[in-house]
Amino acid sequence: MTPELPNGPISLFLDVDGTLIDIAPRPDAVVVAPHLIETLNILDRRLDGALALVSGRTIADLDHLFHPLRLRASGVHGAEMRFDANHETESVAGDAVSEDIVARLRDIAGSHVGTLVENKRYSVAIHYRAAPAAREELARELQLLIQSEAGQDLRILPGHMVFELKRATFDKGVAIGNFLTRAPFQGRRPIFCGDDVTDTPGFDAVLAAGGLAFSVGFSRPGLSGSFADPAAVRDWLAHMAQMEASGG
Ligand SMILES: O=P(O)(O)OC[C@H]1O[C@H](O[C@H]2O[C@H](CO)[C@@H](O)[C@H](O)[C@H]2O)[C@H](O)[C@@H](O)[C@@H]1O
Repeated sequence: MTPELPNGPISLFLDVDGTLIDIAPRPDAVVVAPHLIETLNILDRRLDGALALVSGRTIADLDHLFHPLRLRASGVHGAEMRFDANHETESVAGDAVSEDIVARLRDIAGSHVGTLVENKRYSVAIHYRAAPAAREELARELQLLIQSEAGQDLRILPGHMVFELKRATFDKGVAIGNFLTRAPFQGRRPIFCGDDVTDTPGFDAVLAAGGLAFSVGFSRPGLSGSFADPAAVRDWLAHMAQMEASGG
């Protein structure tokens, strides 16, 4: 699918894993092609900066992956915000997940060979891509963990072969809503592309703002359309950037 762009000014919100880049066996095994970085750089300039990465990764991780490009971004499912690429990352999430919870999650991971813990301060993830059979048991153990720490008000956020523990006060929809009230996003029609259940609040936010929501790898009634895979998203973005480069 190659979506037609609406008339008038737009803004772009882009999920990262499974949308811009292909899923890899481990979080640190992803590949970001140089031409994707160049495409995003061109589009960021074309949109006067109204382009943001909206990811479950930390913004520091995004900067590392997309180096030398530094974009407006939201990280850790909305817990981190960077409203200007030249500014520092702000936390909007309150307290970090406690060290005790992280330690208990590491204990759980220790009893499931192949699982991997990723501590992102405002969320802690347990990846089971290399241990898919552990899914149900992990879900049960995580449920017991958050019930035993009810005061921390944590939720389980499922993603692609991963469970994350985070608070309910932030998500990608809140993050996009925060961007939309500020320059250079304000007054532009937002477009969000995402591939995961964790992107649902983002889809809802742009649709509520009169924008367009595109899924990747699946289709769902109510969304504006879908891309087959991240390569199709990259081709679409490259096409837009090419139009700019040729003055189209
Ligand atoms: O919101 P996103 O930008 O899509 O980030 C979601 C999570 O992405 C990463 O994990 C996922 O991608 C890994 C690399 O392809 C894969 O190995 C893993 O199974 C996926 O869950 C990242 O590690 C997480 O922190 C993000 O929340």
